[in-house]
Order: sequence, then structure tokens, then C-alpha cells
Amino acid sequence: MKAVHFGAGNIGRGFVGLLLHEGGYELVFSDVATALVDAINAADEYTVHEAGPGGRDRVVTGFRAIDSSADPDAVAAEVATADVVTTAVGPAVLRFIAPHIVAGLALRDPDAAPLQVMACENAIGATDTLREHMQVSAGTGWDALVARAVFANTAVDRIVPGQPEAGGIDVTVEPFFEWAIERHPFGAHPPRIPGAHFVDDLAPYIERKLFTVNTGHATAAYLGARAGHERLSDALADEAVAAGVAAALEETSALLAAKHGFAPEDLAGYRATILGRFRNPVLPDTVRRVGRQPLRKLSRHERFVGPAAEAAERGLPVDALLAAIGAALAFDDPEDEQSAELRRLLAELDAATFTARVTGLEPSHPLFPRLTHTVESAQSG
Ligand SMILES: NC(=O)c1ccc[n+]([C@@H]2O[C@H](COP(=O)([O-])OP(=O)(O)OC[C@H]3O[C@@H](n4cnc5c(N)ncnc54)[C@H](O)[C@@H]3O)[C@@H](O)[C@H]2O)c1
Ligand SMILES: O=P(O)(O)OC[C@@H](O)[C@@H](O)[C@H](O)[C@H](O)CO
Repeated sequence: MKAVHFGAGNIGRGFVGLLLHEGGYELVFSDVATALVDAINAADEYTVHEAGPGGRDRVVTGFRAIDSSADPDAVAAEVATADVVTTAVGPAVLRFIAPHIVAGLALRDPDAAPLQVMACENAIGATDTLREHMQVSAGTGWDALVARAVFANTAVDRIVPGQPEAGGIDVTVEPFFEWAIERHPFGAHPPRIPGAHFVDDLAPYIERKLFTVNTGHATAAYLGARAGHERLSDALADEAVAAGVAAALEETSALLAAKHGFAPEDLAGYRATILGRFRNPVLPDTVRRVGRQPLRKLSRHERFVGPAAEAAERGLPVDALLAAIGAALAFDDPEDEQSAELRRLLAELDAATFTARVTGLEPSHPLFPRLTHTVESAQSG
């Protein structure tokens, strides 16, 4: 069995690659970072260090890597004979991966079992998005190729911080992980991924994850950055930050209970587990990594505006989410392109134009005036 994984970064090596290896797949990483590709090819094994209670070291073997910008034909050839393709590249990069998978499908034996495609990004329907990019890339050839693959959306959860260069290709991660995958696309032949669980309806899982883990994480990062903290665990140790995170998650939990029928006590337990994960003092995570790409995080269906808009539609409270958005608007990391763009847009646009452009919220939406007010406050303060 063979898996091609696009994106050999933190979650690629520290989670997706690890579980595919443990499932028995030969692993082919594809990345565009030449030095990383070279380092992977120079190694016979790497270690995933699980930092925190219950964690242990896990060794990954049986892998190689291809630089997809230098050798796209090699990537296509690997995809053609793979059983599984996964991605962890960031939602905006999926459009660049799509042509490689299409090229692989074009080379694939039409009688082979369908390629199992799963995008493992922090985004709702990321595999659907990848499939749409593939359809565009294939053009009129799509009808002939689409039967050679099946597509499943997934929700992946494991905190994998940025890694120090001195660590080579080893990865330090938290011990916790969860990987939920849509069941129906695979019929009787799901991929073999130990610890993953297959579900009939992914929507409650991905929304619970994105609107709890990622809403809480980003709230901690933005409130923490504004309070001068660098480490995520230090931000959580700040009572004011922790209170802001707890309040934002009370609001998203109320939405998740109303929308998906989760029991409030189960959501309270889920929140407590997650806050414990954020507080992990031996996980070297930073507010810069967690706050990265704030424009993506402020977009319409993402971790803040997504739940706040739906909560507002239902008449549920959104004050703490708006406070978190206010902190996001203050995020200033000159090395993060989106942070710099955010600062430029805040300086140049009026509040209503900024709100519409950055959040994608319709001006007629009940949240729009409150969001605009939050933007005005950020601009004046
Ligand atoms: N790190 C986490 O805790 C975590 C957890 C769950 C999900 N995720 C999601 O996984 C994705 C990746 O996150 P990460 O933290 O691993 O980021 P990362 O920056 O560590 O890794 C991304 C990798 O993708 C590579 N890449 C960029 N463009 C590429 C291309 N065109 N083709 C192939 N590879 C390309 C980069 O070189 C990099 O190695 C994101 O969507 C993120 O939200 C991350
Ligand atoms: O990867 P992002 O930028 O969408 O979000 C940053 C973190 O919140 C995220 O990577 C978490 O560590 C991860 O989603 C935990 O499962």
C-alpha cells in the first residue's frame, strides 16, 4: 500500500504521515521546500516526540520525498500507483496541488481501485474544495478521470507547533489526536488508518473542532499577543486571556448545541480537554503560529465569523466572539504577509468596506453592524 502526502510540514510529518505509516502505507511526501525534501531523503527514519502526559516517542520509517516544483512528473507517477493521497498544505495551496493529482489520475490504470483522496486542512469541506480545483484543472478531461478517485472530507486535530531547525525532520507534537473521516465515499474499503474514526456525517465533527479548538486557540493567540505573551501556554496562564477564551467558547458551544444537538455537558467536557491541551507547558507553541494568516481566520466561514454569524442569526450571544475579533484586528506580526495586509486595509478602508471585504459578511446580515462597530473601535484605538 502506498500513500502520497502533499505538505511535509508540521502536521504532515507529525500526524498524517505518522498515522499512514502506522497503518502500513509506504509514504511519499511531496513538498516545494527543497531543503526539507533533501533532509527527508537523507534520513532513514524520523521520530515524533509526543510532549506531555502519556506521550511517547514514535518512529516513522519507509518514506521518501519529491520536490513537486522540480519534478512534477515523478509526483504524477507516484500518484498514479498510490492507494491514498492526503494533503496538509493550507487551504489556499490546494489549488496548486490539484494539477499534480489530476496528472496522476491521467496516468492511472482505469481498472485500479479508486485513489482515496483526503485533504487534512483546518477548513470546512477542504476535500470538496480540492476536488473542485481538480475539476477546473482537468477541464474537459474530468469526466474520464473522476471515476478513478473517491473523495472524503476529514477533520484532523493534533497541535503541532513550529519545529526548531536544529531538530532536523523530527517533530514534537502533543499526545492528543483525533481524525474523523467521512465513511460513505469508501464503501467497503476504507483506508487503513489506526485511530481514525469514520463517520456518516462529518459536519458536526468539523464544526465542533473548528469552532472550539480553533476558535479557542485563535482567541488565546490574539488576546495573548495583545497582552504581550509569546508562548500560547503563557497566554492561557493569564487570567484575563483565559476568561476571554472561556467566554468565546461558551458562545460557540451554545451554537453547536443548538445546531447539531450536542449535549451541553459533553461540550463542557470537550472544552475542558481542549483548554488543558492549550495549557500544555512542555509544548513550545506560540501566539505567532496560532495567529498566523489572520485574514484567512477572519473570513466568512472560518473560526470567528462563521460561528458568530450563525449565533447572531439564532439570537444567541456573540459579545465574546466580537471581543476576540477585536483582538485579531490588533494582531501585528510584520513577518506574516496577511498581518501586514490586515494593517494596511484597516488604515485605508472605512469600517463598513473593511468588514464586507475581509469577513465576506453581507451588509444585510444581523451581525454586520456589530462587526462594523468592532472594526471602527480597532481603527480608532
Ligand atoms: N500544525 C497544526 O497543529 C495543525 C493541526 C491540524 C491541521 N493543521 C492544518 O494543516 C495544514 C498545514 O499546517 P502545518 O502546521 O503543517 O503547516 P506547515 O507550514 O508546517 O506545513 C505546510 C507544508 O506545506 C508545504 N507546501 C507549501 N506549498 C506547497 C505545495 N504547493 N506543494 C506541496 N507542499 C507545499 C510547505 O513547504 C510546508 O512544508 C494547514 O491547513 C493547517 O491548518 C495544522
Ligand atoms: O493551522 P491554522 O492556522 O488554521 O490554525 C492554527 C492552530 O490553531 C492549528 O494549527 C491547531 O494547532 C490545530 O488545528 C490543532 O488541531
